[in-house]
Amino acid sequence: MTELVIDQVSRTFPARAGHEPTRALEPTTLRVGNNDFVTILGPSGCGKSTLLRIIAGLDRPSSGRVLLDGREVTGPGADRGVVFQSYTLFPWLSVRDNIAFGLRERGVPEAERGRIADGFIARVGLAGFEDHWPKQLSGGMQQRTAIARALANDPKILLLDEPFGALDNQTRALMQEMLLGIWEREQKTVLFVTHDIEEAIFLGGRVIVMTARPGRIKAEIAVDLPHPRSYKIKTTPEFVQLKERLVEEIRAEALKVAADV
Ligand SMILES: Nc1ncnc2c1ncn2[C@@H]1O[C@H](COP(=O)(O)OP(=O)(O)OP(=O)(O)O)[C@@H](O)[C@H]1O
Repeated sequence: MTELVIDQVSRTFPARAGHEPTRALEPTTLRVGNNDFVTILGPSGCGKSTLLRIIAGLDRPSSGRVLLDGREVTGPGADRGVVFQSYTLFPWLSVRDNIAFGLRERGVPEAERGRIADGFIARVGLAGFEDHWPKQLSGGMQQRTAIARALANDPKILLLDEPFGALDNQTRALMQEMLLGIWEREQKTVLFVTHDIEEAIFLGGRVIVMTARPGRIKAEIAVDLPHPRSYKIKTTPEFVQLKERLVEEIRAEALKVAADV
């Protein structure tokens, strides 16, 4: 049973010469329960990545703390699988070896590593590409590999920071379906950051809306759409209604950002 508790976490970046300190995140409290799929939606610069980096242990909060299963997060760890927007595969390793990397670090024997990696290669739809190098892959295939690499370590929670942000719309839609399909079949605890409203609704069981910088949680909206969800759900009245509500919430924040610059 996984439980992530974000307890009054804030972050202020120190001032650089001639500049004020940057308050990126107001004290933020959020609980992600076992097998939840929570999406965080907010305008550009509202501190979404900052929050995710703190949960990943790549940055430290200025106040508050993050607890994963009751233990305070103080640095990176294999219990959290992280996927970023930018492609982060090891260029000198094949698809299979990228996916098996964490298993090798943990001393899993070679035959078992290969078996586990091949299972995830099939799940993310990369069969036939296991011996390719990252540079031979499209952006979508690189992100499939990155997701498989994160899942192969069997983390307690998957942390995704705009993982499909650099992809074209068609590829992005296919990737959403792939990820949701894995979650529906296997259940995982997922925290997914995006600024795409449709993506937040389609994937999430709950959408957390953040304000413009300094970010804080403005609204929490339950997505009571049934599973399994197909892309066709995006045109149903229920989906469109949720989308309209979120468009209003986000528009108000985007206007604040525009007024600031
Ligand atoms: N290391 C840093 N030093 C100083 N300021 C930073 C640092 N990292 C982020 N910031 C600032 O903190 C604010 C929040 O940034 P963050 O990347 O968390 O936002 P975001 O919501 O993820 O934005 P986007 O959707 O554009 O990626 C921004 O104003 C950013 O410039």
